[in-house]
Amino acid sequence: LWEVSSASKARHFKWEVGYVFWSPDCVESAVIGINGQFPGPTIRAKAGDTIVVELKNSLPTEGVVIHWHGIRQFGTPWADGTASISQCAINPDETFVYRFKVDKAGTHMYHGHYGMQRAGGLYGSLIVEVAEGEEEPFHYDGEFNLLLSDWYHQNIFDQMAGLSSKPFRWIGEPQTLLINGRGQYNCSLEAKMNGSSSACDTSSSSCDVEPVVLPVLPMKTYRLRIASITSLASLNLATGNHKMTVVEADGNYVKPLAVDDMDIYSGESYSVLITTDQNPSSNYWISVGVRGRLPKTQPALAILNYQPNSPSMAMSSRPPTTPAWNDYARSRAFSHKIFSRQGAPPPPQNHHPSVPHRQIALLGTQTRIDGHIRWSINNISLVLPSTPYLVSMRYGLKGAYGAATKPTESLPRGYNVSKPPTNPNSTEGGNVYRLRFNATVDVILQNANALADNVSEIHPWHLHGHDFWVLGYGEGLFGEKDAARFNLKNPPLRNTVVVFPYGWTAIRFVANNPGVWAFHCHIEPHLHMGMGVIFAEGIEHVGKIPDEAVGCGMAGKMWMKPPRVKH
Ligand SMILES: O=C1O[C@H]([C@@H](O)CO)C(O)=C1O
Repeated sequence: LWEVSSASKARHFKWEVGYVFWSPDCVESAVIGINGQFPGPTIRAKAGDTIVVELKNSLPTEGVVIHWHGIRQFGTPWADGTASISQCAINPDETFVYRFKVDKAGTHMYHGHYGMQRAGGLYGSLIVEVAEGEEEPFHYDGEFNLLLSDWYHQNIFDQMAGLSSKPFRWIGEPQTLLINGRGQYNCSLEAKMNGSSSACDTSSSSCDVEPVVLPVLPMKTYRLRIASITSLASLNLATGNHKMTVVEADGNYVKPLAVDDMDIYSGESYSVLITTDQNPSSNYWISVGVRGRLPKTQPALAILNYQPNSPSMAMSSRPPTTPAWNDYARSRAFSHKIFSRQGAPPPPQNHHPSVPHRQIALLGTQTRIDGHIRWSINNISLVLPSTPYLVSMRYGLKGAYGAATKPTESLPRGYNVSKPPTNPNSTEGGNVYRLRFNATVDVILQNANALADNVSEIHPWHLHGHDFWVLGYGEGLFGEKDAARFNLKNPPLRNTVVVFPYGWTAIRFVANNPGVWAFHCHIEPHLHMGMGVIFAEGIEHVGKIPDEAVGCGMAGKMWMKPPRVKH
């Protein structure tokens, strides 16, 4: 399955993860870097290549893993980089070799998947170009990569302590939005560019308020690869006078869609094409603003720099404004307009178009356990076991993950999604759904009111190991009649999808990838508070798990053999 064909090649990387002092937004703190860099180095490969990352953990007291977000890991489920799910965390001073194939072109990312290390800065871009001799189904003259993130001044240990405290201490909104790891805290880049000397506090010597600059030539077409790896924020990117045409979402081609601005949720990636058809004597702003939560964070700005203008010349126009944070109608309209590109195979439809092999409904609610605030799915809040699921299932260690308790998979009849839960108490669990190998699975993600009255939040859900078709969205409680309205003709294939407040989102995938796969809200604090489930399929087809992935929890103890004593 993972033989390297003659045209493709192995790309080797040697990485060391460690704390580095960094000033992502002019405020210095310890950030998790790779080879001394934040964000981590960009990986570029071609479809069919094998990526080999030799990862050394130089964090002094923490384990680490890296998840290759968007890569399906066919045949290599142990390389998915999820602590307690696909592998044991790599201990300090130890090295783990990630070896996996990137089978198709796409704009992806990688990031930590242990504790809240992603929010601590452990992330970067992973870009897969089409295979040698192949062509993208659209033309462009050049490309830029925009990795979007949000940044907190409170370190992740304080954040995690707050989330598990009684009373609960919420992390709040991020201080700064970053583009390619750079942002400006408490600083009006716009005012600074227009010559106001008091616009930014540049007293910190390590401060670099320079914006991200995209140098372009007039009358050319550029591909912007845009990915969001935010901890919390939902984003909107606006290009003002330049129309964008969306052509790729999460590594899959989509029906070209022309827009002035676009929403991007954490875990999503897009490619858009822009044509530099504006007056070439000016430069232009690109704005990135917050959606879905009352923003307390300034928009991030980048500059479209028409050559040969100086990148620092005064701007002749204001930055485009992103839509109002709570204009959900606009967000829905955007999501509803993403379709697969013509010619993409439709989802399997089995006997009857609306009858899948299995339907799993997941009701996400905010709940309490012993007074601690948690997020729960069907009233179970995900707590990961000490033995990785992949290991315990492959070796039949049933006691290791609560195999006896099966989570439910239907919605409580008549559940009132517009009110806080009547039973706000939940329990902890391993939340494993075992799927029949090759089954077609529909998942209904149901949103509801949180603990406080009149609050329901956005949750972007990310599936590991698969792409899925987005069959539809709706408001209120999902009902069987809604399945008749599923889009089975041209639903987009994605790996991350948003669930809107008080609404539902339906997806379909084929359980054809032997392994154990996380499916979770991509908001870092929400996952940390239990908002996820585990899908397991085709375990009998999983090959030999590398020894380095196995030595923890129950497996670690069982593998220990006492030395033979000579008498
Ligand atoms: O998980 C969350 O907790 C807070 C709030 O619901 C309780 O303080 C919030 O905004 C979240 O997204």
